[in-house]
Amino acid sequence: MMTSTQPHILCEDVVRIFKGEGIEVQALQGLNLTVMPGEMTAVVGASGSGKSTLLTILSGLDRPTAGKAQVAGVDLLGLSRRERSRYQRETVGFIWQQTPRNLLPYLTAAENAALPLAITGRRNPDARVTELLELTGVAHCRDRRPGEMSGGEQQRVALAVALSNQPKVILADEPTGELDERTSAEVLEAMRRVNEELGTTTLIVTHDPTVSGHVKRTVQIRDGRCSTETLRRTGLNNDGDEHLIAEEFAVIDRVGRLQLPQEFMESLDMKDRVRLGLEPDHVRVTPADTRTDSEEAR
Ligand SMILES: Nc1ncnc2c1ncn2[C@@H]1O[C@H](COP(=O)(O)OP(=O)(O)OP(=O)(O)O)[C@@H](O)[C@H]1O
Repeated sequence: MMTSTQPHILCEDVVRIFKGEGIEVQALQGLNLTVMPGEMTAVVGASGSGKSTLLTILSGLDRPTAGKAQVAGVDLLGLSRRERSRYQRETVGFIWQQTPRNLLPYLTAAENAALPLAITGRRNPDARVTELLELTGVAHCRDRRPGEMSGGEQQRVALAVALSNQPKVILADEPTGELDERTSAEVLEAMRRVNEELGTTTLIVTHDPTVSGHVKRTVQIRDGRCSTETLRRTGLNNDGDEHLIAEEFAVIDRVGRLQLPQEFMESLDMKDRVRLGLEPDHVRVTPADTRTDSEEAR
C-alpha cells in the first residue's frame, strides 16, 4: 500500500554494467534518486552519463545489475513478464524522443489517445480524450494524423496518450530532443501544466539545459551517479516583488559519498586526495598540501 509520504521514484545504489567482447561499461555506478509524489524533476547530463540507462530501467525495459529501483511502490527487480506489462500499461506513461515510438502514424490524435483506453476496456473514452487534448493544448489536432502535425504538436499529443490511463508517473526521454527552442518550450510548458493540474509525478531525462527553466528541480548526472541538484523557488525581494531563487546542492549518498563539481576541483587543483576537517557547522575540504592554523602551530 502506497502512502503519499513514500517516494514515487526510488533508486538506491543502482548499478548497471554492460558486458560485451571483453569490455565492461559501468553505465550506472551506484545511482541514488528519490522523487516524491507530484514532483516534476529533470535529470540532465552529458552524453554517455547514464541518463537513458536510468530511464530504460525505470520503464521496466531493463534491469539493474545491482541496487534497488521502485516506481510507485512497484519493485522493478522482481517483476514477472505479466507484471511488467501491467506496470507499463497502468502505472507509468512514456514519452520518447522519436515520434514513431509514441504515436501510430495511421491513427489521428484522438484515436491514438483513445487506444490505451480501449486496451484497458474503459468505456466512453471520448470525454477523456477531449479533456486530455485540451489540457495539452492540441485540441485543434484532434482529427489529424502525426504526419499532419508539427513536431511539438506530436509531442503534446504523445503527452495526452501517456496520460490517458491516469498513470502515477510520467517518464520522458529527451522529449524535446528533435525540437527547436520555442517548440521545446511549448512542450515543457504543457508538461508543467499537466503536473500542476493533475499532480502526476514527472521525470524528464535530457541533455537540454533549457529544461531547467521549466522545472523546480534539476538533478545533474555525472559518470552514472547523481552529482549535484538545483532547486528553484520564488521568493520576495525587499520591494515585495517576486523573483526566482535557484540553489545548488551536492548530492550525498547514504554512506557519505559526494562528487565535488569539476570546476571546484580544477580551480583549487584538487586531485588524488584532499584534506577533510570537521568544523562545528560545516565540513572543510582543502587541497592536500594546505595546512590549517593549528597544524602550522605544531
Ligand atoms: N546496451 C549497451 N551495451 C553497452 N554499453 C552501453 C549500452 N547502453 C549504454 N551503454 C554505455 O553506457 C554508458 C551510458 O549510456 P547512456 O545511453 O545511458 O548515456 P546517456 O547519458 O543517455 O547518453 P546520450 O545523451 O548520448 O543518450 C555509455 O558509455 C554507453 O556507451
